[in-house]
Amino acid sequence: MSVLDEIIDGVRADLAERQARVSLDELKERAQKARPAKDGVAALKGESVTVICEVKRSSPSKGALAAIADPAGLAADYEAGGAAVISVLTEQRKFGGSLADLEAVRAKVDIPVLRKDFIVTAYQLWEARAYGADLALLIVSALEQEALVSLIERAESIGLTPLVEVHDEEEVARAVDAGAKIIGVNARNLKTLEVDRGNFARVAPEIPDHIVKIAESGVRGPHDLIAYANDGADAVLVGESLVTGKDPKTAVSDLVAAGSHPAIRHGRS
Ligand SMILES: O=P(O)(O)OC[C@@H](O)[C@@H](O)c1c[nH]c2ccccc12
Repeated sequence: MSVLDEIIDGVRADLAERQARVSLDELKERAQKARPAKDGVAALKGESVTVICEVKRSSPSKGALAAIADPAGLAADYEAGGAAVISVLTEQRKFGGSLADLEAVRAKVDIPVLRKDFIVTAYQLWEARAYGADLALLIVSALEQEALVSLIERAESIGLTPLVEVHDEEEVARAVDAGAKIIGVNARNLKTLEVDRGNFARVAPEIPDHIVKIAESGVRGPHDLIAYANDGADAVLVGESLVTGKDPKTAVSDLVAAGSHPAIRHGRS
């Protein structure tokens, strides 16, 4: 069994418990009361390379990264540093996240918030909206094509912007066919957890121009952002280096400054 399969087994078990506690109707009611979702595409695509900053306590590859007693405070630092979007890991077993983290972050910041989880059913999309997310991650390698298509449609119909994650060229084709408007290329292979920063440069040319391109994982600082930008990234998604560093606000503003440098701005729409 791959790491991804193992994670998804746990996600399904936790999901079954929540589904037994909270009915879909209840969730929908709550989602309808949530403030309308913000436009994820508009937040990410601009003249500069934008930065998505992640709230992540632990990961299957590294174990514990940071305790993050105050996820909303961390998100506020990210926002003050110039983040375009906040990513909140809500998976509990391997990443130490929760829907409570999502809710707390949502209440604190004004920029769009991404629910980062292993979404396999529409119930989780309603949860995302009910707890205030504006975007939701859909991982191509975790979904059959039919499920991917229907989750993208469902996400959009309830106002969520789907961020569709791929790892290779074949998955790009599936994401494009399914109607993705934002594609994230993960440098980390979720089946083996290996990180290859060269993956984006190989895979991104397969993504049509009108789709927002995000380079995910492995960004240690401005140098890696610039490399991804030169390979065509519209945005980068950064977790570990921010949660393990001493000064997340300054780290984000250094990334944002690199992303708006005129040398890499050229040619962007
Ligand atoms: O911590 P990093 O290397 O900066 O990576 C962040 C983010 O890309 C990573 O957390 C991630 C990308 N795709 C995912 C899917 C599920 C869980 C986590 C992820």
